[in-house]
Amino acid sequence: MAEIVVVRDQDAAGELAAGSILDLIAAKPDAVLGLATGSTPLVVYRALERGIRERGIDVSHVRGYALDEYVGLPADHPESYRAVITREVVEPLGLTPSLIHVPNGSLEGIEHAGADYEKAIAQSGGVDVQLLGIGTDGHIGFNEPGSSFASVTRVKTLTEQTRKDNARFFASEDDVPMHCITQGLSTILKARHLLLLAFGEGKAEALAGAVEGPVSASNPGSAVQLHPHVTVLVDEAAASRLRNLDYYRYAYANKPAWQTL
Ligand SMILES: O=P(O)(O)OC[C@H]1O[C@](O)(CO)[C@@H](O)[C@@H]1O
Repeated sequence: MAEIVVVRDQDAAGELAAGSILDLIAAKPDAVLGLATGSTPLVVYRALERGIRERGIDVSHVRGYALDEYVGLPADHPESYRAVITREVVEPLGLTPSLIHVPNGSLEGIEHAGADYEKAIAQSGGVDVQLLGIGTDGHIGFNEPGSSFASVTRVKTLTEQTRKDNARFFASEDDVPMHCITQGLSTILKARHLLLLAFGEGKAEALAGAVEGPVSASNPGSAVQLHPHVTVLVDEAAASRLRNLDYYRYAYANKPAWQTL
């Protein structure tokens, strides 16, 4: 089931996503979260922070696996995804640092870092809910166009578009690493629930391609069409190119009361 929910604004998306994640943690205290970086999921982390406090939920047993990491950035670089996950997720939410994993992007051991990560995810019993953003070029995780639907965690080369998009986090575009290590599309599709978020006009085309376009490796986000349980949370601007938008609104407005996200 893919459910597309058009929300008022980013905060509303954050609240909906966090509510679903907190219900999961309340039922399964050692739930496995799939964590995303970039700007998009930040509203979810802020809403989780508030929800944990308000509902008094114990998150000390929650486990987590990040989607991706830059290759070759020192782990203590402020823009390494290890640093971002620590700063934006682990510390504010009060998660247990040793239970939160990020692919190892250091050059030493990079040949087996992907296989090690896959093994760790499998041994945890798999990801319960995977947060996803989408790149303007259609990437999920850092699976750039052309990524195999059978791909697992491995090293990829970032597109020029992604390096341009992410230059805002660095001093210049040249400082954005050329390579990354990312969960593959097959890894992502194994998560039990996908929560894909997209905001703003700049994401409208990528989102429409992912949700309604042909399923193609040229458009990695379209892999979500192969998953049985996907929730897409979008604002009006990101939803603006969806052809079946009226139906999505109608279906959400008439959603059976017993059905959760
Ligand atoms: O959310 P942004 O910063 O627009 O980036 C798009 C997506 O690309 C990634 O950063 C790749 O890791 C996603 O996690 C992210 O949500």
